[in-house]
Amino acid sequence: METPVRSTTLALDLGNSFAKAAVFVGGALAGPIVRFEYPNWEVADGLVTNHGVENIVYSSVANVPPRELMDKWTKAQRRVISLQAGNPLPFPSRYATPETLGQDRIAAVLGCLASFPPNTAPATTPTPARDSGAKLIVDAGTCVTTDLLDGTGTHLGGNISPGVRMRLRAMHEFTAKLPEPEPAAVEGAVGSTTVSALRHGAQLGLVYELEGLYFRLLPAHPGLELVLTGGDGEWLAEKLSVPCSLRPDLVLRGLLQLTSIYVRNES
Ligand SMILES: Nc1ncnc2c1ncn2[C@@H]1O[C@H](COP(=O)(O)OP(=O)(O)O)[C@@H](O)[C@H]1O
Ligand SMILES: CC(C)(COP(=O)(O)O)[C@@H](O)C(=O)NCCC(=O)O
Ligand SMILES: [K+]
Repeated sequence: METPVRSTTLALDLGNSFAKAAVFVGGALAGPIVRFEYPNWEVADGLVTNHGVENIVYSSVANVPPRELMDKWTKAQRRVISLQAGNPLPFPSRYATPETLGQDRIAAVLGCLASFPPNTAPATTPTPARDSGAKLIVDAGTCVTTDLLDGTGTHLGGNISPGVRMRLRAMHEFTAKLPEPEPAAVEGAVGSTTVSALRHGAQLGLVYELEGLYFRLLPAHPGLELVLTGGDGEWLAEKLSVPCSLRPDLVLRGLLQLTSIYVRNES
């Protein structure tokens, strides 16, 4: 993987519900991950000014930063970097429509490859006894995306599934009588009220879906581990009973990798 550029970079992950922003100095986070709603772009602009940011890199599946803001940054000699549709993916992938793979998913794969470098050394024992080093990225936001990386770092594909709020809202919208509860802590295996039944179905349903996918993939990918990110990553990490690590900065770190690739290609 790339060595992060020795400069100050603002990474912006523009999702369907929220924007997430973080400043990196070299390869290290210079502060917390900041979550903001649209169109509060002044939050991002404030980070750029306060940290003397040199590079701004973003992925977007929703709103791009407004043209005026990008013009302002460019005029102030800041480098603005984004993924361009139609460019080859920056990793090997079997996705048959790479041109429509979400930019957040591309960045998450880059972040995963940087956080868990693939083992390209030849196998010393025959598979499948060996830990394959495979990772299943789970980005639990508006939608839940999964992306499977084998031990060599090849992206094998993944799934798109409704996020927790979308599940709860859909049951409210598509029925006459169901309420729309807020997501909350769920205990036990079955609900005992309408609200807890909805939460169990929506929230634990997602847990079981991910555990089911893990066990479905495990025989072909021994040692598989889930790598969780996104707004619902934290409680999922607590509930899941399969191997997983929580990486809230996965997409942002992937964007930092993209900056390194871009800067290297520029020079
Ligand atoms: N403080 C919070 N405010 C709003 N949503 C939150 C918060 N913490 C967790 N969530 C959950 O995070 C989800 C959004 O996650 P996020 O990764 O930001 O989505 P996206 O990338 O699609 O914008 C919401 O659907 C909600 O379930
Ligand atoms: C699936 C998504 C909507 C997820 O976005 P999010 O839930 O993070 O806002 C986004 O990754 C997207 O628009 N993907 C394009 C389709 C694809 O990845 O194949
Ligand atoms: K997502």
